[in-house]
Order: sequence, then C-alpha cells, then structure tokens
Amino acid sequence: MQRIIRLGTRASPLALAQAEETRDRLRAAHDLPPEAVEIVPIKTTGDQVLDRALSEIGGKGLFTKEIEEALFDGRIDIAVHSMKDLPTRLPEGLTLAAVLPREDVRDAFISPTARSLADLPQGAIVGTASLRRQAQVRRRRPDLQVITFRGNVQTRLRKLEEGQAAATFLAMAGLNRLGRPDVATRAMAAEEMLPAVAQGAIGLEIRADDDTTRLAVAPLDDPDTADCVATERGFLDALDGSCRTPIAGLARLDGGDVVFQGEILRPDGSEAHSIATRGPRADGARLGYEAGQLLRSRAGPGFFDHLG
Ligand SMILES: NCc1[nH]cc(CCC(=O)O)c1CC(=O)O
Repeated sequence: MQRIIRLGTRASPLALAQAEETRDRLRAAHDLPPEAVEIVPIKTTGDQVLDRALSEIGGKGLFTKEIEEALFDGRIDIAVHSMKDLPTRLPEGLTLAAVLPREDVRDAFISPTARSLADLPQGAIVGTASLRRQAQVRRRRPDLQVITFRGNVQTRLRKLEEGQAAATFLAMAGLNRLGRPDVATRAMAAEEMLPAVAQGAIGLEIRADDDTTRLAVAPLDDPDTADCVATERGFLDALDGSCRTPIAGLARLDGGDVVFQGEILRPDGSEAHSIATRGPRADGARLGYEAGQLLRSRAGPGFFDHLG
C-alpha cells in the first residue's frame, strides 16, 4: 500500500497555497493519486498575535516552531515554509531537503492613489508591519509617516480603501501564489526596494534521518534557487538574523557565478550600509556570510545599538 505523505503548514491562505503547490509537484514527480498526499494546517504563535508588530514580540521562528514540533512528533513528514520566515539555523535533527523554484522576488507597491513610492504626496501615511520595509521607506522618503499595518490581503486593501494609509507593500510572490497579481499597483525593482532574504522561495524541511521522504522530495529541489537562497541566508547568518535589524539581500545567477547585493539599515532609516559581491555559485553560502561579516564591521558596533 502507498504510504501517505503529510505536509504541515500554517493555516493562512498563502501557506495553504504553498502547500498545495508542493502537493501538486510531489504528485507529478511520482505519479501519485490525490489521497497519497495530505495537507495538515497547524496554528503557530505568529498567527495568534495580530495586534502588535511581530518584531516587538521578538524571537526567531515565530511561524515555524509548532510546525517543527509536528515534524519531530511524526504528525507530519514535510514542513512547507516560506524561506523568508525560516531561521538560518535549523533545530538539530531537522534538515532542509528541497527548495522549490522561486517566485517573483520583488516587493509590490500597492496604492489606490499613487503610482510609486516617489509619487506619494509629502507626508503621506504608509502602512507596513515589516521592519525592513519601514526602514527602507524612511530611508528613501523621510517625510512619510510609517504606521504598523498587518492582516491578510483583504484586510489591507480594506484599510487602504478606508484611507488608513495611502500605500502598503506585499511580496509579489505571495500575491502571485494567491492568484492576485492584480492587487499590485507596481512591482518594485530591487534598486528601489531590496527584498528580504529568501523572499519568494519555499523550503521543504524534513527529519534528518527520514531517508524515504528525502528521496521523495529530491526531484522538487531547484538548484538555481537553492544556491541563491544559500547565499542570502549566509549573509543573514553573519548578521545574526536578529528580528530587530532591518536586513535585505538578493542573489542572482550569472553563468556559474552568484551575484549578491545586501543591505542593513537602522530602523529609523537614518543610516544604511550596502554591499555587492560575486563569486562561484558553489561558494554562495560562504560568500554571503563573508559579505555579512564585512558589512557588520563597516557599520561598526554602534550601528547595532538599537538591539539593546
Ligand atoms: N513575513 C510574512 C511573509 N512570509 C512570506 C511572505 C510572502 C511570500 C514570500 O516572500 O515568499 C510574507 C508576506 C509578505 O511579505 O508580503
């Protein structure tokens, strides 16, 4: 009898869409019947805190801890994660077995009235819960007022319609996976807003000793995405991946090379440091890590004072 493969994921519409994509790819790779792959929605700490900026609660893995527990307990075989939400160091006994082909890496600018960030009137209100986007907006447009903005796509669009803010941002990847690319007023180029590390990538985490599942997910791995994400996560790892440091990073391939760009900012946008580097794609993780170390030393100890 065919073993049932259980996919664990958050219960949000985006998380479910990502799990469905994983299920479809698994079924196609092994010619499996529908009942062979089951999706198990799991509530996480991050899902239960809706009224505060996530950064205020602190701690890494807000969206992953309960799902990893289910993996350890054997309630699921594969944890499907937005790589963006996955801490750089995985718990002992778990491993990243595959990274799916990346969606659009860019951030979407969303506004009922303006065409772009530069186009917003002086002093306009912009809503986002992301520390990175808050810092990048303040850096580029110090005149704007930034407020914390959370909730799903529908909630945010309603808040925009009500005039609570003139604009917001969401990952293009999420909008595309939800079948709502129309929500984006414009996709922002990386030069305008450098995306979060691993944005648009889905990772499959399994038990390190589960060889059956490792073999099952192997054909789903996209080496191009995996090498880029490894570079970006190396960068994040060197910077300690603190939830309170706005960090952005994007790697692309150019032949056999990985081309990386990274940025760290003060939350108020008063200071930013960026770095660009390239090297053999096989060395991506080390390259990213070294870029992070260099940026850390360039920024100096004072830069991280706000962490206190
Ligand atoms: N932090 C929440 C989160 N985690 C992943 C995505 C979008 C999908 C992705 O980047 O892969 C989002 C929402 C957003 O940033 O708009």
